[in-house]
Amino acid sequence: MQTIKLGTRGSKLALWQAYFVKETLEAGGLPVEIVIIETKGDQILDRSLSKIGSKGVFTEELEEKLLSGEIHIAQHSAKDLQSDLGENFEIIAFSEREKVNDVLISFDKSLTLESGQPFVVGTSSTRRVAMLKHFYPHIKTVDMRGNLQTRMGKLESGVCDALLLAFAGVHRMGYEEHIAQLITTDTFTPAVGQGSVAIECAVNLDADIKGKIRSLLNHPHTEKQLLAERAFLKRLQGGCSIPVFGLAQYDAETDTISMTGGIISLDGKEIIKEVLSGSNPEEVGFALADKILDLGGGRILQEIKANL
Ligand SMILES: NCc1[nH]cc(CCC(=O)O)c1CC(=O)O
Repeated sequence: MQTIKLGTRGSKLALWQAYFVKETLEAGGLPVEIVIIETKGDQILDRSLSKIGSKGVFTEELEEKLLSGEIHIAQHSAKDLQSDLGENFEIIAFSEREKVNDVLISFDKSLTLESGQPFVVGTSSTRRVAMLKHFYPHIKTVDMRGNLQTRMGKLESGVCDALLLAFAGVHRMGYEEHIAQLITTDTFTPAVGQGSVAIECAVNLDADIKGKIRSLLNHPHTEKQLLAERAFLKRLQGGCSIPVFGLAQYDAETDTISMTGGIISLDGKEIIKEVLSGSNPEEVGFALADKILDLGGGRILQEIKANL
């Protein structure tokens, strides 16, 4: 079979994910060549993502090469992939999701958010900053962009006492020994898509290739969750700099999706969070978003967009 050209960003996390995709496809008889592509999000490190413009910061250059045919597929952390792909692109696979939780990373393993002891957390995620303000107001935050290695370096040099990161990335980069606390998803609902790798392609990619890749990489249970979560995000038009959160669970026995999702104001003062279930993932996601918008989420969203 023809060699599949897989586009990826060049960060260590992105490359880990690319090699995971390559190994999975090659085990199924599909040879893969990895093509590293730099994106705006990788180049501009001195401005917050919300200032660069959240849409496609990490994906635009990859999509250009999908269209030109220089690459057949691209891999992304599902949570970094914008919810509206337009008519030229589609997702053909979501890898099996890892533990979705955020974790507290520190060289002081005794740190916990609940202890009441004040300390400084490095994060640039508006969701994490707002959630900390809401649930743990004694915690201070410092803005911190850059890849996981850069952030670990800043933690080591004392810029902050701890980092708040997705378990998935920490696991993939081998930083698990520095996990001080696994944060419960009951309070800290993760970002939409956290923990899964998504495979994107141009809609006109050969159907046989699409089918083969999908059969080797797609995890149907995860896909149900992600379809609900991405529909939710799409209806809220939340880019990655909007503090929207969502987590869908799928019960295969009853074929039911149950999704928790919401939005939090940047200052953490207002949080709107609801739960909804149903059998069609996208309908659940859209309906939950409508409910959040009705309950005041629309106003919070407007305030946030005016602020960024
Ligand atoms: N926003 C950056 C990003 N994109 C994906 C991951 C981790 C891997 C994943 O969630 O799939 C991370 C790091 C983090 O948020 O801690």
